[in-house]
Amino acid sequence: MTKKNVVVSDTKAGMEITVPVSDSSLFPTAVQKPPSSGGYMTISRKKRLQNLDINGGGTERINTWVDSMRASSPTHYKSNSSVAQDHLNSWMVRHPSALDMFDQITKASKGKPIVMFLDYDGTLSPIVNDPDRAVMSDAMRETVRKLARYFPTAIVTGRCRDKVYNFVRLPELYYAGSHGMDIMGPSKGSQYEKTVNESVLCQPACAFLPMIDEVYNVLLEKTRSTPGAMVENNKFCLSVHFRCVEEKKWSELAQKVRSVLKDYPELKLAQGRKVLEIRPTIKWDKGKALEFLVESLGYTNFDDVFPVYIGDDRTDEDAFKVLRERGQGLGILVSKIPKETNASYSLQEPSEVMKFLQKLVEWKQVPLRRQFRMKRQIEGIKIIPTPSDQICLS
Ligand SMILES: O=P(O)(O)OC[C@H]1O[C@H](O[C@H]2O[C@H](CO)[C@@H](O)[C@H](O)[C@H]2O)[C@H](O)[C@@H](O)[C@@H]1O
Repeated sequence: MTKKNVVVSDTKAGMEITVPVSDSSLFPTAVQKPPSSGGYMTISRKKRLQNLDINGGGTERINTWVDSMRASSPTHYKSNSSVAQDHLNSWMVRHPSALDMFDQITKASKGKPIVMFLDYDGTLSPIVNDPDRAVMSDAMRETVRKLARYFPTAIVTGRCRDKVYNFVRLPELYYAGSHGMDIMGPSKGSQYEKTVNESVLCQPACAFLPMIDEVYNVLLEKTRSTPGAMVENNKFCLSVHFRCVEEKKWSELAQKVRSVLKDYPELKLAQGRKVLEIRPTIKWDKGKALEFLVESLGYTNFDDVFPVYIGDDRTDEDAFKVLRERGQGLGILVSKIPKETNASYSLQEPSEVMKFLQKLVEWKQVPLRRQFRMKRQIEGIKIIPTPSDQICLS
């Protein structure tokens, strides 16, 4: 397969095309630098992105967008052809599995404190048809709970903050809902609470609340006649779901959404996984939320911290991009199929995310356990074997 084939396929998905000229390193971006020179060739994407921008243009653009949504769906990816296999292999070289590269990843943190950022849908919970049933497994919750003992942890999601909190139910975490436009710190009594003064930290789109509510009602009315269409109110943004709509109706539904938005130039559209997201046009996204949270945790200098962001969707790219441009920390894309991304590593699905988080916990526990034993030995106290997950030194 030629690199040109890769480009064509990614063009359909409408994403940035960055092709490595040489795959000499399996760990190309441990500390991520923009791939500006030497080894990378960036192919211009301006025209493609113009075509894909659903906010403007006519039917042709809607169709391009619908094609892109179809192409980026795992169910449409023909993984059995040898061309697809070549594509996948070449993508995996550029975005190796974070599980396989675990040791390199922890080494890259160079002893800096790791801060964890986790997207929700498709990352902590599997994608399901009904957004209200996207529950997180108890095993995943337990894993995230342990993770948060050792690393400050934030959930960064397109969902309404309250809704995601009801799914996750861990008061010790930070929550950034509505694509980072609604940030709350850990609840009272948790170990990180002292780092912030109040629980609601940032709501940069407050002025848009009445407009979002109005558009929600208009969209409910407008989409009522499309079987399977769902509109979700995520407080500072809205989602129009296509997942349960027949594919032949996708263009029509997208047209309906765009026709509503014509009257609201202060709002913009973005594409997610079989969903159109409606958001205020303010310069705020998951990347800004990540920067805000790092600072709220007391790290005024980004160099002093190692943020790890795990997400599966296009809106997560804003956070991956921040990490790549700053050359700090790393992004991990959750995807079974090759997608153009600013993330460095990949994991296939939420079950792999859970394994990766468990490995992080174990990695952090080993030196603590050693310290614990040494302390006990120095104090002359007999050590009784303890289950590893009960060892938590304060
Ligand atoms: O930022 P995220 O946490 O990934 O949230 C993005 C959107 O996720 C949800 O939709 C997606 O998951 C649904 C449940 O699995 C699925 O039915 C839908 O097709 C996906 O797009 C959520 O419902 C949206 O509001 C979020 O914006």
